[in-house]
Amino acid sequence: MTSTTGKVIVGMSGGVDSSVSALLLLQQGYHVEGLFMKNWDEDDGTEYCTAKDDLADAQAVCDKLGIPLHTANFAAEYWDNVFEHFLAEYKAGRTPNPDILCNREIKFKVFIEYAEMLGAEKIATGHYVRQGQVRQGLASQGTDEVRPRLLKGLDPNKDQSYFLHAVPEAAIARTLFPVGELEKPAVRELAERHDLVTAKKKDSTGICFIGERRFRDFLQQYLPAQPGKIETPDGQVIGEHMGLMYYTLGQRQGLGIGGLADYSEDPWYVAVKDLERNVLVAVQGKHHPLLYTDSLATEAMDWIAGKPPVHKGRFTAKTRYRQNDVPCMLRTRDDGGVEVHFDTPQRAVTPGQSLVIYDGEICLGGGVIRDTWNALESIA
Ligand SMILES: Nc1ncnc2c1ncn2[C@@H]1O[C@H](COP(=O)(O)OP(=O)(O)OP(=O)(O)O)[C@@H](O)[C@H]1O
Repeated sequence: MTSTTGKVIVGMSGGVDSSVSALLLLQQGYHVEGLFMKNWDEDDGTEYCTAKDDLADAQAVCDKLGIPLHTANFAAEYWDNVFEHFLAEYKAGRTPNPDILCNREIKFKVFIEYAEMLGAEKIATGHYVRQGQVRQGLASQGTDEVRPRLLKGLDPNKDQSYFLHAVPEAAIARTLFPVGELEKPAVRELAERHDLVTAKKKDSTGICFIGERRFRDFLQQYLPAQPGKIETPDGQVIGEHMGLMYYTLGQRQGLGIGGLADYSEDPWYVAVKDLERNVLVAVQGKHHPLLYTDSLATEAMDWIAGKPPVHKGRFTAKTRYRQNDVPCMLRTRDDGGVEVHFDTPQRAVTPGQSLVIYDGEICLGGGVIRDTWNALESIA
């Protein structure tokens, strides 16, 4: 194991992954301190209040490991740079992924600046990703340099590169990802062996820093619901929706449609959110062609290396977390976005979610999905 005296600030969430990250860095000889961030002010009238418990767990782990725990509140930055965008996306009829923005704007920006203030050159998180390096440029021209790369985590069930694709190269270079080289069961085992209180804590779900809440109630506090009609693709009205923002493409549950005289008993799925008319279009059958996407276009991409890959053409992509990579053709556009054509049509590709591009194990970057086309249409 390498021995170093460098100071590292570990983002301590009160979960098992960051607990074990701190442990591993101590074992590797780093000078480790923890930081618990509170980025959401919870007096918002709901009964959900997990930050207090999480802080207590983070403190217990730091006490056990004998390291100091700092606390910081970046709620203002979170509101301005993550949450307002999140609401704007819902308002625009899309389904955003705030954790991606949170990583770029908070965990790998404000956190790094704060760590610098504490005298640390590096931060560490419990994300399941790895770091690689490539040589770029030509030695003969003196432009030869080693550049960092974001790689998928070793545990394919836990890989979190999807959420980190918008983090720039310079921030990746300043971060250590100790559990990225491990599989989750090994992480829990280490926590148990070292008697860390988080060993058996269940994985966090919900939006980072906001946590698990009844999503509909939560959103309604910020955006007024606009009920409207549910229609079939040929315009028959078959029900009422509670507000387009509450529905996700491909969703089956919660439509309240059934027992219609002219239709079979097959379940209905959300196929289109028509924002202009405030209409939800539903189709019958999990594999209805309207649920499938052949091609898509994104907003401007965040390339980890700051620019698109040098070689063009075939890559793999994910259009949502926990999806197998799918082979695709990639074409860059002048507006900074890309167009992607999938080898096989993809189900329930959702505007507002992100397309993330991979070259083997390397995560190259990604962008928010803007438009999708299915086999019945083509890119204009
Ligand atoms: N409140 C927080 N304060 C400081 N760092 C945090 C906080 N929440 C998350 N992090 C950092 O971001 C990493 C990934 O967060 P995520 O919410 O995805 O949790 P996770 O994968 O369940 O990890 P953990 O088991 O550590 O909670 C954490 O491991 C931690 O390093």
